[in-house]
Amino acid sequence: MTNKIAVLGAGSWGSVLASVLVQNGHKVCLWTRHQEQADEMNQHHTNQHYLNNYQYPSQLQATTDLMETLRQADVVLFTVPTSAIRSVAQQVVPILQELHQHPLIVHASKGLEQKTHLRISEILTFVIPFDCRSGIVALSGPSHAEEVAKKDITLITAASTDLAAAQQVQQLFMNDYFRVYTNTDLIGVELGAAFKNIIALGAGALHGLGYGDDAKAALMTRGLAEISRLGVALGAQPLTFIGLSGVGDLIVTCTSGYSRNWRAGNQLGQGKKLADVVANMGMVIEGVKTCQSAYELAHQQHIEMPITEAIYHVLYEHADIKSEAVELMRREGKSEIY
Ligand SMILES: NC(=O)C1=CN([C@@H]2O[C@H](COP(=O)(O)OP(=O)(O)OC[C@H]3O[C@@H](n4cnc5c(N)ncnc54)[C@H](OP(=O)(O)O)[C@@H]3O)[C@@H](O)[C@H]2O)C=CC1
Ligand SMILES: O=C(CO)COP(=O)(O)O
Repeated sequence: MTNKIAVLGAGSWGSVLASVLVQNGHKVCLWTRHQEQADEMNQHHTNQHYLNNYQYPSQLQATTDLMETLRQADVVLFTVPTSAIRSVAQQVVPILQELHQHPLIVHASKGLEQKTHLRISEILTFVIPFDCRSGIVALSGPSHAEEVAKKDITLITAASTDLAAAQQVQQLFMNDYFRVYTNTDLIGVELGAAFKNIIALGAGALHGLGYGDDAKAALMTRGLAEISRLGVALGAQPLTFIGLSGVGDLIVTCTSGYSRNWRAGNQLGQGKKLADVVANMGMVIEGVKTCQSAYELAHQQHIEMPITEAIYHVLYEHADIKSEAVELMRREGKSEIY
């Protein structure tokens, strides 16, 4: 069955997910806030700032007109950074009300709202009234836009408290190179996706400092332990953290040169300043803001998160990155499982 899908956010992930949906036979409209970017996509089928040398399917149409994007959409897919989810949802609501539509709402972003610490599905639930939507689904897992664009094999998860909604999203995206599982632990999937970016910053930093594979494996393992601890305290199912949106996404983000979080950490480890790293990336580095949210949540929940704390000190308190790594090693001896 062909659906009309509105994709909101024409960065690397939004434009590539839009391509997958076009390749699956759906009618897709990609929303951007730049006319030049829409023209580039419509005339040349490229999006050079976000994905060099990739040719998008010619059927993929982009526009700056949000009402046209949303008109007759069965599904609305949010792919803007976490910090923009609320404002974009607020722009969507009056249009859905005017059009009398209540599409399925999906998001593929990874983070927590700053200050409120809300998960993305929670923001969408609060901002989009019940009569303007059907289910809310998070699409998440180990997936770099650069590899999905090449039709490399990718497995991810569609998570919702409403299994039928998750299954609908599974059917929309599934094909020979993009396999989608369902999960009803929405909290665990969204928290795993958000928190792994913090650990990826740390993995990149270790690399930048010159540490080897043992150190990186240690960081990923103990990183997974602490993000699962916080996730479970916030209502996640422990098993979700050993799934695609947990350890799966942690592995890919902590080991891939495509990861913006890993690359940012690497540059910090090499001695670059955070402001310069952020300014030069030209794409979102979600882990920087998520680290602050996780740090605050860990304190509220009395959860020990030494790696997150160390990264927070580096990002927000100008701590010396090498000294923070040494301090982690000097912590008192512990039992591995507690
Ligand atoms: N890239 C990837 O491989 C993956 C990314 N993700 C997640 O997807 C989300 C988006 O990431 P990604 O596409 O990589 O990010 P990018 O930085 O590549 O692109 C972000 C896009 O969102 C747009 N945007 C930002 N703020 C607003 C706003 N206020 N209103 C409208 N549009 C806005 C940007 O527009 P503009 O050009 O105008 O700034 C840009 O088109 C993140 O949460 C990320 O963690 C998840 C899996 C894979
Ligand atoms: O979430 C991602 C891969 O699953 C993308 O990670 P980065 O945002 O670090 O590039």
